[in-house]
Amino acid sequence: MAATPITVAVVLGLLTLLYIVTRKRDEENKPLLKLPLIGDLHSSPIDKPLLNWDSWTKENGPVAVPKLFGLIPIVVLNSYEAVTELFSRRSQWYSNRPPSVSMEMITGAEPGQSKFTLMHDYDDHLKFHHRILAPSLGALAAPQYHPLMELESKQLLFDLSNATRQFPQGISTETIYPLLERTQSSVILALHYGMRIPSFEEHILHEIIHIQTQVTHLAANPGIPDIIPPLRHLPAFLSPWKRAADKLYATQVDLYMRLFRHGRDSAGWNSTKQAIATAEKYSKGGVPDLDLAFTLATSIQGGMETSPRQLLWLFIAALHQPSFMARAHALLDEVVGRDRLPKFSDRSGLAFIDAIMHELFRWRPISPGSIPRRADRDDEFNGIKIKRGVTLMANAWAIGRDEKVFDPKLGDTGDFVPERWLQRDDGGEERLRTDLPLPVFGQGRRICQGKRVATDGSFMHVACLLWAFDIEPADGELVDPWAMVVAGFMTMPKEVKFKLRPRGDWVINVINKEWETAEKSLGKVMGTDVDVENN
Ligand code: HEM
Repeated sequence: MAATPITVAVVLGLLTLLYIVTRKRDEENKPLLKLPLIGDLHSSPIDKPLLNWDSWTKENGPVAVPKLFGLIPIVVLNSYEAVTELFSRRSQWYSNRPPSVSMEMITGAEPGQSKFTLMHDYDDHLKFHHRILAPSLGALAAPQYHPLMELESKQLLFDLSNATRQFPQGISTETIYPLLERTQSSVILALHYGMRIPSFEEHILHEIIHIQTQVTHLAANPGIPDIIPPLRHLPAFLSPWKRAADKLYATQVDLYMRLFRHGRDSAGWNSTKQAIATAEKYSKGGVPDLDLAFTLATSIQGGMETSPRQLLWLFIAALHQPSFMARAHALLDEVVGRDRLPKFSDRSGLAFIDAIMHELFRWRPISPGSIPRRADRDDEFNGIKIKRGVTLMANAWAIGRDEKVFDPKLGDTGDFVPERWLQRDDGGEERLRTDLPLPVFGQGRRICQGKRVATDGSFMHVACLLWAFDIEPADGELVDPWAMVVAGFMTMPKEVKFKLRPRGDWVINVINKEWETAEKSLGKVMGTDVDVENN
C-alpha cells in the first residue's frame, strides 16, 4: 500500500515535533545533528576551496572549533601534534565515525553497524573485519598484486600513447581521467575479485560507478533521516527514504554478491579468496558471505575513486613546477634504461620517484578533510574543550603543511618539492624518508586500510608516466595550481589542456612490444591460489 503525501507529511510533522521536544527535555545529552561527511568548510568558495582553508588554518592554530552551517560545532585538527595526540594516543575515544543514519539504512543495518567497514563503529566486529582485510592489502600480498599493477601500467601507457597521437596539439585532463580510472578500477577489481577491466566501456565498471555515485552522494550530503533520526523507524509504506534505502540496499546486495562469487570462483589468488580463508581460520561461527561481500566492497569504494584523482595532480605539478622532471628522467634512464618499462624490482634505486609520489599526496591531498571521527567522551586539548559526541576532522591539507614536521628549509610547504622526502643513508645512498606522515590516509586505528595498495600502485604509475612522457604546457594555456573542483568529499584539478609527448620513438617501440607480449591471464598474473599468511 502506498502512503498518500498527506499521511507522510503528518507523520513527519509529528516525528519532528517529538524529536524537538525530547531534545529540549534532555539538553545535557542532546544528540548532535548528523553532518555530511564533509560540510561547507571546504566546499565554499566553490572555485578555489583550499585557498580559503590555508588562511583559515593560519588564523586558527592547531585546533579550531568552527560552526558548520553556522550551527553545528566541529573540531578541526590542523597540526600533526593534535591529530597524533587525539587519534593515536587517545584513540580509544576517537575511533568511531559520526552517526550516519543514511549509510546504515542503505546497508540494512542498525545504529553503528553499517555493513561498510568505513562507517561501522570500532568494535570487535570491525576489528575482526580489519583482520580479514589485512592480509590481502598489506605487505604479505604485495608480491601477488605487484605483477597486476605492472600489467595495468603497461595498458595505461599503451592507451595514453594512442591518445597522444589523437591529440597532438594538447590533451586534456578530462580525456586522460577515464584512462586513469580504468587502470585503477582494473587493479582494484582484479585484486579483489579476479576481474580485469580491459576497457573503460565495460558494463560492470559502469554498474559499479553508478552505485558508488549514489553511495558517495549520500555520504557527502545528509538526508532527512540524518537530521531526524527517528524517521529510520518508519515502515517502508510510510517512508520514501526507507523505500529508496531498501532499493539501494537490494541493488548493492545483488552487485556485491555477484562480485564475491566471481572472486571465489575465478582462477588465481585474490582478496575474496584470501578473506574467505582468513575468516575460516579465525572465526568460530563463520562469517556470512554477505558480510564479507560488503567488507570487500568498502575497499572498492575507497580504492577506485581516489587514486585516479590523485594522479591527475602529477600533470599539474609538472606544468607548474617542472624542474623535478629532468631529474626524474635522468634517474629513470640510469636505473631502468630505454629498452624496457619500470618494474617494482627497480624501486630501491628510484627513491626520487617514490619521493615525487609522496609529495603528490602531501601537496594536493585529494580528501583534505579526511573522513570524520566522533569524540566518545568530554575531553580537552591545548585548552580547547571537546564535547562528547562532537565531530572531529583531521585537516590533511594543514597537517601536510605543518612546519614542525615538514621543515620549510627543505622547501616552502606550499611548493611541490619531492626532495623533502629524501635523506642519505650511512653509505651515502639517497633513500626515501619513512619518518614523515602522509596525512591524506588518516591516522590511528581507523587509518586507511588500503594505504599500501594505493601507494604501491601510484608509485608504479608515476614511474611509468615519467619514464614515457614529457609534460609541457599547451600553447596559450596557463596552469593555475589552485584551480580545482569538489567531487563528493574529494578534490580534483579543474580541466586543463597540455602536451603529453613520448620522450622518443623508443618509448612507443617499448610500450607496444611490452603490451603485446604481456601475460594478461589473471590466473597466471595473480599467482597461485594460496593463503598468503601461510607463505
Ligand atoms: C589515494 C588513495 C586513497 C586515499 C586518499 C584514501 C583515504 C582514506 C581515508 C582518509 C580513510 C579514513 C581514515 C581515517 O579515518 O583516519 C580511509 C579509510 C579506508 N580506506 Fe582508503 N584511501 C585510498 C585508497 C584506498 C584503497 C586503495 C583501499 C583498498 C584497496 C582503501 C580502503 C580503505 C578502507 C577499507 C577504509 C576504512 C577504514 C576504517 O574506517 O576502519 N583505501 N581511506
